Amino acid sequence: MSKLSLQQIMISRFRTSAEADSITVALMSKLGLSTKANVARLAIGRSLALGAFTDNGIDSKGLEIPASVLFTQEDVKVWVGLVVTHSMTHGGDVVNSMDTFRVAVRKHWHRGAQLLLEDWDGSSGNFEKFLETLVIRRADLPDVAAGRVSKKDSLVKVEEPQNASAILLKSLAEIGVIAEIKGLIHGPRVTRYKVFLPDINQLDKLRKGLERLGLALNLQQAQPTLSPGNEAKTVSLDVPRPQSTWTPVGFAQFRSWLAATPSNGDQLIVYPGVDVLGKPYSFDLATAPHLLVGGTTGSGKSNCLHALILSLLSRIPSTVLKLALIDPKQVEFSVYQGSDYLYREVSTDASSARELLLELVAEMEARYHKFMTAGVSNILEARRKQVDLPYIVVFIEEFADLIFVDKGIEDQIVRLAQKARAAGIHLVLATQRPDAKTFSGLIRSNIPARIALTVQKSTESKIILDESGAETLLGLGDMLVKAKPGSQPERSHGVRIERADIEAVLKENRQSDVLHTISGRRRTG
Ligand SMILES: Nc1ncnc2c1ncn2[C@@H]1O[C@H](COP(=O)(O)OP(=O)(O)OP(=O)(O)O)[C@@H](O)[C@H]1O
Repeated sequence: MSKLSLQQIMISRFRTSAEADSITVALMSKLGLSTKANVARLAIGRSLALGAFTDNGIDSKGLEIPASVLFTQEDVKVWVGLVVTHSMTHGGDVVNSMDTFRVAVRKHWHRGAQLLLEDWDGSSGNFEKFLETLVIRRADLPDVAAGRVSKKDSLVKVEEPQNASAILLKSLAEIGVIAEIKGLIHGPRVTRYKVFLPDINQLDKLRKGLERLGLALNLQQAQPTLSPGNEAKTVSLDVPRPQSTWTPVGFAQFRSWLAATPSNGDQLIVYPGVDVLGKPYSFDLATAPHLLVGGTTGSGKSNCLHALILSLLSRIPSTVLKLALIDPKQVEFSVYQGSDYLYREVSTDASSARELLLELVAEMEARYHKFMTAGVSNILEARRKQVDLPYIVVFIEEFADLIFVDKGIEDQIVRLAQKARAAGIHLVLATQRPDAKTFSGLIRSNIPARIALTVQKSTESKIILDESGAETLLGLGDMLVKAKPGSQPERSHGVRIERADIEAVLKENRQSDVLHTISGRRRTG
């Protein structure tokens, strides 16, 4: 058994089963492809998108083709990576040598060729329809390749749609619910099943049995969740998947949301991430109008605050928006130091935080005075009458720590929370200690919007959201968002923001400011 080496691979030869070999030859002419290698690559790719092999007993009697026509020097690494990852993700035979790699290629080629032939026959020999079938099939499949493989669950299988539905039906039966699965969609972290309940009286049983269903599905701390379906007698059941199958929500998604969301100066639209199906999820902080972000340490609060900040300063110019940043952790907001968006320097201790909050209270009072003079009652009307006032969004990291050190800070936060909305000043408070003491009474009743990241206990979830649920979240930016009081919490998976992403946005801002200044000078000069 030789070691797996790219050089060795490129000088070796590969074959599939006798059956798949003849399918490959047949597909060459059907699909109008000039070599067997072309069909083989398509077949291997088709199989790599699927889960574990169920049929191991295949022969190796197909005719050999040289690796140099199957792979190229440039892409052989990718093929090896995909084959090895597939075996790790789906608990298949370990691929770590030339022999095991050859066997894996043979099996993928064999399975893929059979499926391609089925796809072709199902398309009645029409090439356009065949392509369409491939695209639709891809959309139905779990996004394995995009997920990260963690050691812990690298052996967890991602089930194909039929298997996944069968497993769910079995688990539903275990909790006494008879249902039909009408379809499923894989979101970035959960799979949404369309569940049909022939007897609607079973709904109650399902609702009450969610914890047991989670147990039957081996979801550990996580739990399936239920929401109304869009057809009679159907519900949507969201079942979390293992981390190895997650699709990351990265800065590219943030950029596409940005491109699709035109700016409106009088809205403070923020984008924490995507919904469970992967669509952009955003809300208007101006109408929220103040927000609490709570979650245990490492749940993704700071990352979430950065996503909110970047949403604002990517869309709104610094003449219309100012940020007041308070960061007792000292490291989170330092990246914004020196930005034109800052209302004042970033406050990093209790005494400067208190000063800043006092200044903001004074600013709020001064704004109300200006409103009276201008005959308006809020910032929106004032701005329409050309009263030049920027919105101010105050972000406070670990506000519980600050209140603990200086009780006076709580009073200023309460004053702002009670009155600052109409003045165009909004608060975003973050805490890793959501307890009744620090988020109580007046602060609580005046901060209506809430984001709960993962918490340890359901009591903490109740403090943040007024209901349980956040204790079953998946961590790493998984969140429940209540953008309006009284509304149902909506689940969102946070966009991952790296420091380099923040620096890139700040740099772009500086460049566009320079361009504005230059074009302004040209116009006036
Ligand atoms: N949306 C996300 N997607 C993927 N990973 C994330 C996401 N949000 C956070 N993480 C990961 O979790 C780690 C902790 O995130 P973050 O520092 O934002 O948590 P936190 O709740 O502020 O923690 P602490 O309270 O200890 O400061 C990050 O280093 C990052 O690796």
